[in-house]
Amino acid sequence: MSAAEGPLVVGVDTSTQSTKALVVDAATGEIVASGQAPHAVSTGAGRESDPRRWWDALVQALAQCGEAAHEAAAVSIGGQQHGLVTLDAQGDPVRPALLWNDVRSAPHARRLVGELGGPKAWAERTGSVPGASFTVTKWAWLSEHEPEAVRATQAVRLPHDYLTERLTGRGTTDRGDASGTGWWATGTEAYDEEILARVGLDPALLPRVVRPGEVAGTVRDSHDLPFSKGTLVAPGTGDNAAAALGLGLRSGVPVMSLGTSGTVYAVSQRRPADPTGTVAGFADARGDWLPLACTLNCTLAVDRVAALLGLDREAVEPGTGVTLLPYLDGERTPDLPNASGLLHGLRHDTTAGQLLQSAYDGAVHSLLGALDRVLDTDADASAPLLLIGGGARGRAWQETVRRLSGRPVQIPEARELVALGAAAQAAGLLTGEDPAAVARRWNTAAGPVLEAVDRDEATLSRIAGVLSDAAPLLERGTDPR
Ligand SMILES: Nc1ncnc2c1ncn2[C@@H]1O[C@H](COP(=O)(O)OP(=O)(O)O)[C@@H](O)[C@H]1O
Ligand SMILES: O=C(CO)[C@@H](O)[C@H](O)COP(=O)(O)O
Repeated sequence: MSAAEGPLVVGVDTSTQSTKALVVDAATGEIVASGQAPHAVSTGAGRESDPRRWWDALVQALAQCGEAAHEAAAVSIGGQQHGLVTLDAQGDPVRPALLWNDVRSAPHARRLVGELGGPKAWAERTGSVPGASFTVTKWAWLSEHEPEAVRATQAVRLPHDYLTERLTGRGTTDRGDASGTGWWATGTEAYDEEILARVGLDPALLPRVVRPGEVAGTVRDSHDLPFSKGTLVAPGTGDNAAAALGLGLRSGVPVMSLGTSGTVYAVSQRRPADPTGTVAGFADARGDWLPLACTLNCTLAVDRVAALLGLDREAVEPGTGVTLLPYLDGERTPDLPNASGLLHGLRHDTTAGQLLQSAYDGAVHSLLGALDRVLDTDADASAPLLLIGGGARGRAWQETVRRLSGRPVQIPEARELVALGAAAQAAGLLTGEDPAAVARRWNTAAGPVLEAVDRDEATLSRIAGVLSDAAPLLERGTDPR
């Protein structure tokens, strides 16, 4: 038996690159055990991943947690948003999942926006103007390119739904992740039947949206997992909504997450509807809203530039006018799905370290450009920016965000905030508490604050200028993707 004060709960983060599991003491927030296992994502034009490997990774991650996982009284799964999981009548994947960073459905996104009233109408209806990341556009792509896969599909799920259903045997999702599909209406908080009819998706194939605080189900048998039959399973949610829970986030406090994706977001009581499409008007996992902007190129793009230069990721030198737009995977913010990376301002005396710094600057510029749109107009402009995700551990990332934002930057010591948020949701199920209040009790956001420095306006406006001048090149793309 563990020496925990309270019941143990398990929180899972099944993200793009790996699945991470934490066993947490619900009374104190102490992490009793943890595990992590990778999964593969295809490279090239599409980004696909086999959902069965996410399950294998979950089993491995939980096995690494040892005995503690056997004592869990409740479990919850947070996962990468938007991915299209198509299942047959047996619950097996019809094909690999199409992930959030697969840009092949960009033409379908444009077509759908035009067909259903334009950007403003979509934003008012679903909270977002769907780009290639949104599930609805992926379903449209699949219908055009693989009609046989669509015909074989008997259930449509998001990544966290898929794993939750394998635990409980019930098809469920939650409002946070449903709001990233493009077929969930934020005004009515229900599936939008007109949008579904437009893309030929039968609503009967979709999971039930469970309410915040509701039990999604119980573990139906122990499978190859450490859980006992009957262990409570919480609704789970998308990874950004889970991290918001994990931080115990209050309205108006900005977060920047630096991982496979880069995101900026805040909790709001107002239902978002940004007609420019920069901000996705997601629901959070509690009953509020989570306006969010997301980039496709963040830590992986900067690490790739460091590798090309043969440098350690921390070997940056102050920049001198070099601009690198690191859009290696196309980009979502700004909306340039066909773009590739672009370098401007190279001179004989430019050093490799300066080039690397310009990649950090380019990645952070995209996120900061969206931050003001994410925050309500009455948000406190001097509130520290909470910096999370794998990149938040890096000194070069921290200093770049500090210099380009002009804000104080707080770096929570807790590392796995998505999994912690899922754990807080599971704990809330046991105690009846609001999961965000659970996380605040656990003090998960605590960490050092870097004081604000003057914002580096010269760098921001140089990058904005190159971006604007290069727009036709970036829109055109370089290769037949
Ligand atoms: N100490 C570090 N300094 C800078 N970057 C880091 C550090 N540790 C991990 N990373 C970056 O974090 C990324 C993974 O972040 P994470 O938030 O775990 O990813 P995901 O978005 O897939 O959940 C890796 O791509 C790596 O580049
Ligand atoms: O698409 C989005 C948000 O809209 C991404 O944030 C995904 O949810 C993937 O997250 P990570 O794997 O980077 O955590």
